[in-house]
Amino acid sequence: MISVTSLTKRYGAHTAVNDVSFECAPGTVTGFLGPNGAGKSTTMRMITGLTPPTAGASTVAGKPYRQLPNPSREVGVLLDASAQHPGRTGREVLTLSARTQGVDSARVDELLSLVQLAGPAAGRRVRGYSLGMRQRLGIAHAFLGDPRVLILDEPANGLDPEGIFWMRGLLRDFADRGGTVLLSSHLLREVEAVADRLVVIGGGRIVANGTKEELLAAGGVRVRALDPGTLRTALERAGFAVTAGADGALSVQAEAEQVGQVAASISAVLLELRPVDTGGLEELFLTLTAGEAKETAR
Ligand SMILES: Nc1ncnc2c1ncn2[C@@H]1O[C@H](COP(=O)(O)OP(=O)(O)OP(=O)(O)O)[C@@H](O)[C@H]1O
Repeated sequence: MISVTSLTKRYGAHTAVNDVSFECAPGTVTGFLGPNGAGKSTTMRMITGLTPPTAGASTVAGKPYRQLPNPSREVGVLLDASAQHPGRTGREVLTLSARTQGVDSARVDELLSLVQLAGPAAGRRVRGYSLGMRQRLGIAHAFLGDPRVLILDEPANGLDPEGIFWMRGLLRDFADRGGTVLLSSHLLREVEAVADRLVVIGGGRIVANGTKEELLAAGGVRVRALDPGTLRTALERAGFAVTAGADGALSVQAEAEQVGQVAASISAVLLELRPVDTGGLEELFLTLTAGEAKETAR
């Protein structure tokens, strides 16, 4: 379980993270999405105790990260794949961490195989690794202590399509066995296929939080009626927000069933009733985060 409550980080006059709250439950993968500079890394650094928050708090497995007795046994973290010592081999990086964490060194080879770095790759120095190989090593490092929670910042960076597919399977399996995953990305496509929930951040603020279906449903429904004026009045009387389009269609913040019931109660003839066409999640994501970026640029 990860719990984030009103986390805020200011650097001088600049607010990098602004009153951010969300939860990640065991058994789920949460995609933490936002464009460059949105505040994803800063939020993850605060959760993992690397950056002190200006305000707010967070807990992992019920405790602030810094109060966990042996954090790497509870939480696997990958924040910056380039941070590994360039002069050490992949095997040395994992072996040294295994010793520090009190993990059986047999697990090192197990993990090198898991991330497909076994064989000659394990004996090469990290400075000669591609970004994708560094990410794989970083993922192995995060798994080393057999944690129940994973916090991964842009782990797909540098991975090829096959690598991204592999990583999705790994994280899905981890969550299906009861693990909690928080996974950041600036690309919706990278996380959409594996995430159960999406937390979207733009300009340091949460702009959407929910399942993919909930996010799409937030767009409301589009309804066309033979007599749009009468239907609009009835919908507004029922307490729904209605916007009229140029083509006579109404956009309503409601479920299709609720609109259908209001229409039936006044015997309205409907010509069309469907979810607002948001152009899918990609467009919704761009719209949500673009609005916030503009606000912060002002
Ligand atoms: N140490 C720092 N000092 C000053 N400003 C910072 C610092 N760290 C981050 N920022 C600013 O905070 C904002 C959020 O940065 P952050 O790295 O958290 O974004 P991000 O969503 O992870 O973006 P990216 O995908 O580009 O890594 C940016 O405007 C960044 O310039």
